[in-house]
Amino acid sequence: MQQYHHLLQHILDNGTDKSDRTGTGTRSIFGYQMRFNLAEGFPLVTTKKVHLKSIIHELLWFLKGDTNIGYLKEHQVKIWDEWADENGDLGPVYGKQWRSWEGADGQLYDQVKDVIHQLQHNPDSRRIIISAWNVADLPKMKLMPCHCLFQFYTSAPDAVTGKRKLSCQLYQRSADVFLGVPFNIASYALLTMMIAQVVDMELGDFVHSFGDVHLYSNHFEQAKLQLTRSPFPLPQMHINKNVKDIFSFTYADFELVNYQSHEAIKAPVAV
Ligand SMILES: Nc1nc(=O)c2c([nH]1)NC[C@@H]1CN(c3ccc(C(=O)N[C@@H](CCC(=O)O)C(=O)O)cc3)CN21
Ligand SMILES: O=c1ccn([C@H]2C[C@H](O)[C@@H](COP(=O)(O)O)O2)c(=O)[nH]1
Repeated sequence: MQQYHHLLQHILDNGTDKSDRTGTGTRSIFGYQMRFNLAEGFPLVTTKKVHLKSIIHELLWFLKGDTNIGYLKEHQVKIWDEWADENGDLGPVYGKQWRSWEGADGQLYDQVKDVIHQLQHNPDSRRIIISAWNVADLPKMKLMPCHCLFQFYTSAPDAVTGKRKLSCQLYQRSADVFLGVPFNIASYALLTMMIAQVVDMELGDFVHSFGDVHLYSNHFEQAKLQLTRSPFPLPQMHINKNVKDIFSFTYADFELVNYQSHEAIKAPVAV
């Protein structure tokens, strides 16, 4: 995960200190890109312990189309607590837009289902995109989408196996590099692996593109500590091979093996 360390160091060295919505203050840059070859291992940060359980449950929760934190709470996942209202609702955030984007005529669009269908029937398409940035719904969301648009790409079929490689690129308009980004990398890497299994493709790259990528001022010391640590080899993610429907995965279908990491580093989340 040298790519992640380079990003932390690049922001510390070249970022501009500026104010932000939360009043915390950040050091930020605009525009950056990282690439992870998913065949080389699962891109989970190793220089601090990352809580993968929260990441998997959050992803399954998006895929269910859920926007209430009830499911997360049942599984002791607290990462969305600060933004929910008294009923646990977040408004029409990711899950709603991914699974039931509502058109002006009231028609609902299941973008995840459509992407799987396109990958199966038109894998060379340059239109295989999921967007969470629903302009009409933004005012109703408790937090506007940060990871707002992602696109899939498939290589030409391999001459021997006949299989394509699946890649995914995410555009993240705003990124909390210390707390959010390790979660976002792992989440999209996992989603790409799940979709590759469902459409019977090999693993390509996860490309992570950023708009405003920032280090909160109360994370500087944690980031510097993390940069003193050396990364371990990447772990592997084993996924239950029998699952062939993107909506049928459960927590028990994932097993992370050989995850060697340094100890966790605590940091306050900016609300
Ligand atoms: N400022 C901010 N940063 C984010 O990364 C973020 C938001 N807000 N709002 C919405 C979601 C929630 N996400 C979060 C929120 C908290 C953690 C967090 O506190 N992580 C801790 C422990 C997590 C755990 O134990 O599950 C960490 O050390 O990674 C991570 C991602 C990502 N998003
Ligand atoms: O998945 C996520 C969700 C949120 N973030 C961060 C990025 C920003 O620090 C805040 C959102 O604040 P805005 O003012 O709406 O940009 O949350 C993240 O990194 N990853």
